[in-house]
Amino acid sequence: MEAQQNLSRFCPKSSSVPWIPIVKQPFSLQLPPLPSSSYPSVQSQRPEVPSRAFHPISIAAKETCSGVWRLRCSRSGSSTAEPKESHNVRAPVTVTRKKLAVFVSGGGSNFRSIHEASKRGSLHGDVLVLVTNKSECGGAEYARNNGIPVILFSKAKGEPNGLSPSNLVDTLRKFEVDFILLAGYLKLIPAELIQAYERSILNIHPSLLPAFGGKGYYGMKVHKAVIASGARFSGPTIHFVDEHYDTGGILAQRVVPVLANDTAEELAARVLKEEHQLYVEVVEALCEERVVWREDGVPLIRSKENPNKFC
Ligand SMILES: Nc1nc2c(c(=O)[nH]1)N[C@@H](CN(C=O)c1ccc(C(=O)N[C@@H](CCC(=O)O)C(=O)O)cc1)CN2
Ligand SMILES: NCC(=O)N[C@@H]1O[C@H](COP(=O)([O-])[O-])[C@@H](O)[C@H]1O
Repeated sequence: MEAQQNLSRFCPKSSSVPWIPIVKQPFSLQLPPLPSSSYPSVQSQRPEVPSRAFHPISIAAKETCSGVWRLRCSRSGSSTAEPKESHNVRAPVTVTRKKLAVFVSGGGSNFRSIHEASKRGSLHGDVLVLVTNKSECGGAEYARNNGIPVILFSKAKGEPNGLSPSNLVDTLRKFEVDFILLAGYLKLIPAELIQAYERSILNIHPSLLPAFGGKGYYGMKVHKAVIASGARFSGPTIHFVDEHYDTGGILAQRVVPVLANDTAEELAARVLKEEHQLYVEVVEALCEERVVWREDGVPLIRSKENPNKFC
């Protein structure tokens, strides 16, 4: 019964429990136990998330809960839960809704994709603040038009009013930011911010790292280098951020073909289309606490369909 009550907080339309709107509500699910070699997951900075929760946690329970619960969540958000077996059910683990900061320097199409996923409910997180070194860039304009606070960071010639690194850390803490997402941000993130947000800063890069990465490799420069090299494949990489450009742990990649007559613009458009999908999927996993770290330090994403498998 307790399991059903907890589950109903996620799927509110089951007959015997009060209806609770799904949006912006913490929820919990029952899932089968992990094998003993389970990896600790990336935890939010916020205390209410059980530290080093060892249960696989997943939101969209459609096929996820095989072996314990099977949920059918209709488009309207209503769903019915059919308890399968009650044995071997672990205590529920509540996944808190995550608070996100996005850093941009340009148009912000990846930022828009993430914000739209949050608004439509597929992303269990909210973009609370946009950080940029260019106050008039497209990403900052989108943020202002959508009521998202814009913070100027990185003192540049044309932007003397930017925050210092320590002031930025203080500001992000005041927003209770859990994760930082770089999306076309073109300045080096200082060690102070990386230490304050350990294993909590992601970046998307438009090539298959470690190839075509590092200082000087950004925007169209990347695609021009890929084409000039004769590489037959390219694609986006999402990685954790460390003190150097593009050397942090690789979390996800997608592959696209490089065609013999591709222009840099055509390749850029093909890669960007994959970026938009990949970044949303990765941030969904991050917010659902499905990112785990292998013993050798490689980050992995636990499958939504089968918590014992990795993407
Ligand atoms: N500490 C880190 N900071 C940043 C990382 C990172 O991995 N670690 N990723 C970059 C994003 N990026 C590639 O994904 C990247 C961005 C910019 C550059 C670069 O060479 N920038 C130029 C300045 C460009 C400008 O101001 O217009 C430079 O530093 O000379 C390389 C890679 C974000 N930050
Ligand atoms: N090395 C960093 C880098 O080149 N990042 C790239 O900047 C573009 C930003 O587009 P967006 O502003 O439309 O999201 C994206 O293609 C991203 O991979």
